[in-house]
Order: sequence, then C-alpha cells, then structure tokens
Amino acid sequence: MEKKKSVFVIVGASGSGKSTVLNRLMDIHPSKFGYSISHTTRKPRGEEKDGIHYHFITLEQFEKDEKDGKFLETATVHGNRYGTSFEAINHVISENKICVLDLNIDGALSVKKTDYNSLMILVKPPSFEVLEKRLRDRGTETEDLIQIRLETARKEDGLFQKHKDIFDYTLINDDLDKAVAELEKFVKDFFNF
Ligand SMILES: Nc1ncnc2c1ncn2[C@@H]1O[C@H](COP(=O)(O)OP(=O)(O)OP(=O)(O)O)[C@@H](O)[C@H]1O
Repeated sequence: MEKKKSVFVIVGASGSGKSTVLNRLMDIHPSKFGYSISHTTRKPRGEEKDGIHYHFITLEQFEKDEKDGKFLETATVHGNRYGTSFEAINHVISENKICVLDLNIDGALSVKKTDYNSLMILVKPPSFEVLEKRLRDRGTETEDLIQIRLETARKEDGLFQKHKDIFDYTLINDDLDKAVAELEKFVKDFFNF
C-alpha cells in the first residue's frame, strides 16, 4: 500500500521567504498543517514553555537521544544543539495534520532516506540582489550577519543545485501573492485536499 502523504519539507536560503510563504499558507488552511516541536539544549527565553515552543533538554539527554537514533536531523547553532525527533513528527501526523519541516539541505536529504511520503519544495528569491535587500529590510540582522547570510546563501545555492533531484518543485518567491497561490496549488494537488 502506498504510504500516506504526511510531510511537507521546505528548504531555502535565509531570507528566501520560507516563513512568509508558510505562514500565509497556514493562515489560509489553519487546520491542515502543524509544526513539529523541536528539541533543544538551549535555555528557554522569556515566555517559552517546555513542550510548546521546544522540548528543552540537557546536553546529556540530547546526546543519548541522538545515539539512540531518535532524531531525524540535528543541527548546532551558536553552540546549542537542536533536533527534530521522529516522535515529534509522528505526533503531528497522528493529529491528522501535514507535518511542516523547515530544513537545511542535510535535513531534507535525511527525510528522503526515511519512508515518509514527503513533498519537497525549494524556495528561491528572484536574485541575490533581491535577497540582500529583503534581509536588509527585515531589519533583524546586523550588517555583518547579513554578509554572512549572503555568503551562506551563495554556498547553499550550489548544494541546492547539486541535489535538485530531491525537490518536487522550485518556488521563485518574487511577487508574494503569486508565490503563495502557486505553492497552495502545488500543495493541494500533492496532499489531495
Ligand atoms: N515575495 C516577497 N516580496 C517581498 N518581500 C518578501 C517576500 N517574501 C518574503 N519577504 C520578506 O523578506 C524577508 C525574509 O523572509 P522570511 O523571514 O520569510 O525568510 P526565511 O526564508 O524564513 O528566513 P530565515 O531562514 O532566516 O528564517 C522578510 O522580511 C519578509 O517579509
């Protein structure tokens, strides 16, 4: 029997607009999608609650879970560990929702190796110039960080090109309304709703 389609993977450079298009799509179809709750070794900030924003765990626990194969993918950001567990993904699926995963290329390749039946979308800005402008206008990063993100985006672009076969579709995020409409159509066709 064909495995149920249940995972929606979105990949793209920082600033390509992944969160923006996803949020729009989830606003249009609020009950269809769910984010898996990640595990992290970093400390909760402000109002963050364990089991809601993240599963906050110790480094020891993280390393044990990693060794036990509990994570689909892990990453280290600013010295903190982050991981997406199979359990967290399966929890979303058990609620009859499509599990949305915002991943880097390694994470996407990991999903490909599982037996999740997934839709893989690559989001691209229309050009590096536009990407630079959007990162700058977003106003969330210092100039140094913008330069680092742009350099990363150029490197990542090579990797996306190398692994282009894993993607079902490349969404060029130029005009936002058009990009969201295009994505919505593709997602509805794939997940059949
Ligand atoms: N089609 C678009 N037209 C104009 N601006 C856009 C468009 N899509 C996204 N943006 C803007 O570009 C900026 C980057 O978008 P967003 O934060 O969604 O990127 P992201 O890929 O999720 O980045 P990160 O990986 O860093 O979280 C935001 O300020 C957003 O409002």
